[in-house]
Amino acid sequence: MADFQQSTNRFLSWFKLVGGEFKDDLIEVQDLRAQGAGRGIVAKKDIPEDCTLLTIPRSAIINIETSELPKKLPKVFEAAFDEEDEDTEPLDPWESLILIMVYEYLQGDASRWKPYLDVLPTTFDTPMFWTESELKELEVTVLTKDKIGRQASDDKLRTRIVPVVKHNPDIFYPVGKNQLTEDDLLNLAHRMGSTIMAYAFDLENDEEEDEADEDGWVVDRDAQKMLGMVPMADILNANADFNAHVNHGESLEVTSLRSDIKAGTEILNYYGAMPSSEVLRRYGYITTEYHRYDEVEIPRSAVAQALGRATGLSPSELLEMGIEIDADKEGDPYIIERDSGAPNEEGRLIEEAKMDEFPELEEELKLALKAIKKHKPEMIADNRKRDGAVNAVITEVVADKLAQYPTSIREDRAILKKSGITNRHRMAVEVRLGEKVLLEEALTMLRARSAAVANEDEERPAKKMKSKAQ
Ligand SMILES: C[S@@+](CC[C@H](N)C(=O)[O-])C[C@H]1O[C@@H](n2cnc3c(N)ncnc32)[C@H](O)[C@@H]1O
Repeated sequence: MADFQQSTNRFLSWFKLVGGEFKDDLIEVQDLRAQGAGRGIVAKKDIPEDCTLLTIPRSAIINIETSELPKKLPKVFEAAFDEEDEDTEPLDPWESLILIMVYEYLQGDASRWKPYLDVLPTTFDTPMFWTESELKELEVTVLTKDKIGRQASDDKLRTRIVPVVKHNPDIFYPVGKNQLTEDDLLNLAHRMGSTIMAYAFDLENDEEEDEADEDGWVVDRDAQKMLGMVPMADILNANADFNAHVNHGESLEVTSLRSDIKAGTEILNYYGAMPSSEVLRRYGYITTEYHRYDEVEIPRSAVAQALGRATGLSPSELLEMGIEIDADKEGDPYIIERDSGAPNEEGRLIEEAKMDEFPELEEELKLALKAIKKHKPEMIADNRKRDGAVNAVITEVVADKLAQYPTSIREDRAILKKSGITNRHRMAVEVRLGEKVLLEEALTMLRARSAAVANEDEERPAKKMKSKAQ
């Protein structure tokens, strides 16, 4: 506890020393570990709207421009920008920053960011670090092993980061410091990669306008965005409903977005509109508010098979009719999601998240049925029949998906009520429960649609008779 507070104090003093502004009268860094949120920034007083709470000079950021490493290993870093050098695959911004963070960490007291590095995490709750049995709880969810990417990340770090450190010991290790084993180095690279994933910012240029380069081409601003670690801005926790914003100007400024931030309220940043599964994958936590953005993936093959069953057509017959739903086996799956709206300018979520359509899936199924009608007009007499078939196919794939999860909604809710459940287990259950709740909402909506069509069918003859009688 004392150590934790001391590290916070050292970090805060260092931050001010390097030119950062921290409005001590309005905010403080608090220990939020009891809520599972590490450090966070909390209002000490009521805060007005549009009030600057923190200012971070760009020189305090860790990135390719401020670290000494790129100057010491220009060849390694220049390749990142020299696309004509065909021998070396350029380091991407991610790899560059991992290498820089490994370097700064290995410098120990000699790094000018030491007090900042001391408050960065050493362990993570992102699924990248989960055991096999913990991962099993995520079965059937969008968080597949491929998506979590432990293997791909191991391969990348082993081939792209570890060799650079091994070949340049004089640069990476201060005099008298023992070199790390290959496994320790890989673990350190993973740790830095995960820190960057959860903490780094995409830095926008501070120039207002795009600038033409010497050939007169306008430089793409997006390409100029650089990844960087921004001390103190990254002590802010975040939620889908947030109350502060980071402005990228000559320096970076954190400002309040609302007029009603009361003393004791946590200052929250915005990491983006993401499903809870993605928040877990990148940041290792979950809040209720992210569930509105939850998503479920339906493989194209499942849709093609359901269409085959609904129409009695074989995969080859469908292909002959030019229907290629599953032609690209690696094709992106269909996404089931709500219409969630965006947070307003105060960071509030005011719109209700509604499940009311499946835009891509419906459109492609309608096109497929149009193609089928061309070849077999008797199968799809009119648009009502076509819409009925679309509804039936979507209902089938959604219900099938729901049946694949090893536990039911009820069982998951019961698990969440148990005491003693680990944080990782709880998060896995929340992710899979969020997906199932979404699928249930989709089924309810599809049933309501079918019922509306059936009602119309029933009313039609009556209406006709009524108009005849008149
Ligand atoms: C940019 S850091 C924020 C500072 C962090 N709490 C710390 O102590 O260093 C992002 C990490 O903070 C945690 N975090 C952010 N927002 C959170 C929230 N609303 N609830 C719980 N943890 C949160 C997660 O561990 C996430 O990976």
